[in-house]
Amino acid sequence: FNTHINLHTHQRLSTELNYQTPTSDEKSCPFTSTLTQLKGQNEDQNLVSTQAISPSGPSFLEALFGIGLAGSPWEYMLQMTKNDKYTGIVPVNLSFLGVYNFLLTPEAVRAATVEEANILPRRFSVSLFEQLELDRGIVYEQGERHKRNKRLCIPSFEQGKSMESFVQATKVELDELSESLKKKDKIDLYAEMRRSALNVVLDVSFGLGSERQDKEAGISTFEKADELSATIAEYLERIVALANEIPPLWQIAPRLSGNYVRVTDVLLPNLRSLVAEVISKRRIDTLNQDGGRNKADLLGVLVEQGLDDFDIRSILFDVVIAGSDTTASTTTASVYILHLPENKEWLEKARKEAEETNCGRDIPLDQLRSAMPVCVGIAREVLRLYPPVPFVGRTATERGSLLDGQYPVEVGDTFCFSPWFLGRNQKEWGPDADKFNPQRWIDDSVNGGAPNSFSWLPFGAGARGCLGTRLGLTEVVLGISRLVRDFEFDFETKGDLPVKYDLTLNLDDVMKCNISKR
Ligand code: HEM
Repeated sequence: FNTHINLHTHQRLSTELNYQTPTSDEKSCPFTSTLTQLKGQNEDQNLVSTQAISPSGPSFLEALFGIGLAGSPWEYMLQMTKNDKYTGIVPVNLSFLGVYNFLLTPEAVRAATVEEANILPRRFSVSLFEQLELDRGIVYEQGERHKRNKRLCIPSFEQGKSMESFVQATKVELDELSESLKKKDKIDLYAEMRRSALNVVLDVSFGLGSERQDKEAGISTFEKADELSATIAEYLERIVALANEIPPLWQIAPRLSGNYVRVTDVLLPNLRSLVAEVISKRRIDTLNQDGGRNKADLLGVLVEQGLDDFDIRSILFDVVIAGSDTTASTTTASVYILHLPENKEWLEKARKEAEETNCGRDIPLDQLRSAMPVCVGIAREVLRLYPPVPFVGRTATERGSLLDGQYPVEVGDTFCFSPWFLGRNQKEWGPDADKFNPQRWIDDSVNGGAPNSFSWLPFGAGARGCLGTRLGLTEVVLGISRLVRDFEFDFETKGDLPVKYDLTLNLDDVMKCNISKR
């Protein structure tokens, strides 16, 4: 029992995993700018500094059994705050696993991610990622390199032209998905959505989708595009499997781990050489001004900036890893939840909206939010209750303090917040916090009825917030709309969404369904 808890706790705490997003001006909406992420200031007037800082946390045994019984650190956070037992920032001592300071109020999260982001700039990382050199792009990169890499990518996710082209890639992908699903009657929706989300992010990063379109248009293409996507797809599968190994063979005896051997001996070398070929082709195309048009993908931006192959590969891999399963699980979970009998009314509303807006097909990005309030509300509500990344950590690189000097910070201290906990905290969301109710977002499109914007953080916050917030949310909204308009789903699984977290929310094998065309 103890071993189970230890391994799981350690793994979950330490793989808090990647991604993030919202920004200092999260107050507005995730469809808005992410550029402020790197600036680290916040104008949210609703947040007031808390006075009640708990001086000490639970004992080691209390924390260990608490987490074990609750099922996860984030569920334990909910229990810690019941009856006001703990609040603010609470140190949770897990003995040899380390001390984790739990951020239990939106004010504390804001302090750690925005106000004092300069002393807490590091993402808590696992040695697996270092071992596989997965810490050299954006997600696990630190310091100036992180800033540079992210700064290079942010404009693509902000500026009209490239974001419009990413959204266009999403729409094209949804056309293809819909056509292929019309020929099937039994599917695994999560597997389908993973493939589809991967295609979008491959287009955004390597321009592979546009290569496909180029081919159709008779323009010169990267011939191994299919091989590259298949290799990346397998690589993603294996990384998730590796991170979930119990016991972690990759750490104890790597050569005994089939996943580790496959990744290091076959997949990574293949990927390196395939990616080198894509980059080299793009460099030549750029020099020759070939390709027929100016590519809007990240590869084009990074080549233009003169980055070397290693840096380009590291950044693009991160974007692919961070941007595929997150959107796939959110879209899948949304469709599942809408098909629960108690949510029939929302399914009907989403269908009506989809029919009236042609699934957002011709609506410009900046009007999606107001044109599709129902699907936006559904997406934000699913992200509140089932955030793909349930736990996020920041580690201090400098001494300082949080919350007006009330909580000291030493170098190496780790502070954790949980989008899952924040989204379900009754103190913020009221007695019906657990209820799926998209109406919250129709009534209050900024905060969904919560007192402030730091209660809804599925995309994280501050300088390390998610790069793909706007794209991710847009993909989910368009995906929900398209799927519910075109199909009827009958899931084998019944009742509440079965929730299992590994690196992210994992819906493997529980989303099998019959599908019929509407
Ligand atoms: C529903 C979809 C998504 C969700 C829920 C999500 C969630 C997150 C979260 C929670 C973080 C960590 C935030 C933090 O530490 O404060 C993150 C970081 C990140 N995400 Fe996302 N993400 C999504 C989609 C995407 C997409 C589509 C992309 C790119 C195409 C992307 C790229 C990234 C990157 C590069 C980071 C690391 C940022 C950094 O460390 O500075 N994400 N995401």
